[in-house]
Amino acid sequence: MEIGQTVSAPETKTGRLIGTVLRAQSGFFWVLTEQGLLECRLRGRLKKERQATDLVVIGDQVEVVLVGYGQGAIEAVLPRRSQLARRAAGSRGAYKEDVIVANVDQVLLVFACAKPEFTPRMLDRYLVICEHSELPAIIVATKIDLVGREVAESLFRPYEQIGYPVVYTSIISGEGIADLRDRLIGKISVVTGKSGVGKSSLLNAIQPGLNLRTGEVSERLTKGRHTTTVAELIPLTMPGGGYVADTPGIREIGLWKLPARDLAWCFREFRPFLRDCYFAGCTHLHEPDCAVRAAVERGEITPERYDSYVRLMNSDEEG
Ligand SMILES: Nc1nc2c(ncn2[C@@H]2O[C@H](COP(=O)(O)OP(=O)(O)OP(=O)(O)O)[C@@H](O)[C@H]2O)c(=O)[nH]1
Ligand SMILES: [Zn+2]
Repeated sequence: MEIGQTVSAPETKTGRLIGTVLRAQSGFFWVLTEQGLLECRLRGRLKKERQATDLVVIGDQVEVVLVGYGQGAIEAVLPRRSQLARRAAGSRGAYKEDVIVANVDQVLLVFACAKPEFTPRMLDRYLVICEHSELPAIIVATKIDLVGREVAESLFRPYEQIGYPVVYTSIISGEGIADLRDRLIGKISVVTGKSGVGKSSLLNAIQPGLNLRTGEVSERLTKGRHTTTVAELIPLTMPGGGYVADTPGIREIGLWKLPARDLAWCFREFRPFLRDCYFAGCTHLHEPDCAVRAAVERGEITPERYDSYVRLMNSDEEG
């Protein structure tokens, strides 16, 4: 059923509907159900039961009861399959999790081959966030027309070799667009990448009019104020559907400091070696008989990836 279509009053007797939360703002939720898009509020009981920070977020599957024309009340939230969360400083120095999107199926990490220059360090940071959140990552290499396929592949081959899917795209030649479109079908995808890499161009090529306005919105709102970016799921109109999350995505998550054991695990090609270090608590920085460093020496882990690990271990970044 089309979005925006509302429900007629007699159907309010049919009971509960299951829907997907597309937008959450100031206590109102837009829920897409098989009976159309409903504007919903939360039942008071639900507010008491759940933590304030992640009461209901975009991507959540919810049970809704119709309460009027195009209006509903959220009665329950179904268990989440996955989530993308930001770790924020909570009370008494503890961390609390701020869920940004629920039921994320995959994260598209968009990087240009050139203009702006490819930054593997940043890709590695994003991959750590995906691994830590246990979300599948798809690397999207854009603007391959600027450097040619061969150079593009040489930039991203190390990532393919450690098992990440890479989609090579150009909106000029049209390469990779159909492949990417297929990968979005029926899924909730978070799209992230720094300004200018070609996210909007790409999404527009996939579905005309599909645009992430996050950059524009936050820019407009941040002038002298606090950002109140509205996160939103944008439905795909192609057969099979799917959603693209229009959120600050993982750009704003930053990277909290992870203990060595967790960080090393987030570098997926390190995993086969992690039990073979001499010291159980090896940080893989300077201990003798370190299996990770031995793997770097043998060329089984690239020096660049290892360097990213070292930088993240040594960074003081918190929260
Ligand atoms: N040559 C070439 N240029 C591209 C390609 N894709 C995007 N561009 C150009 O790159 C510039 C930035 O593209 P956008 O789609 O606006 O990038 P964005 O990632 O959405 O940027 P923000 O909205 O700032 O986050 C534009 O001038 C595009 O025309 C491509 O495949 N090849
Ligand atoms: Zn080690």
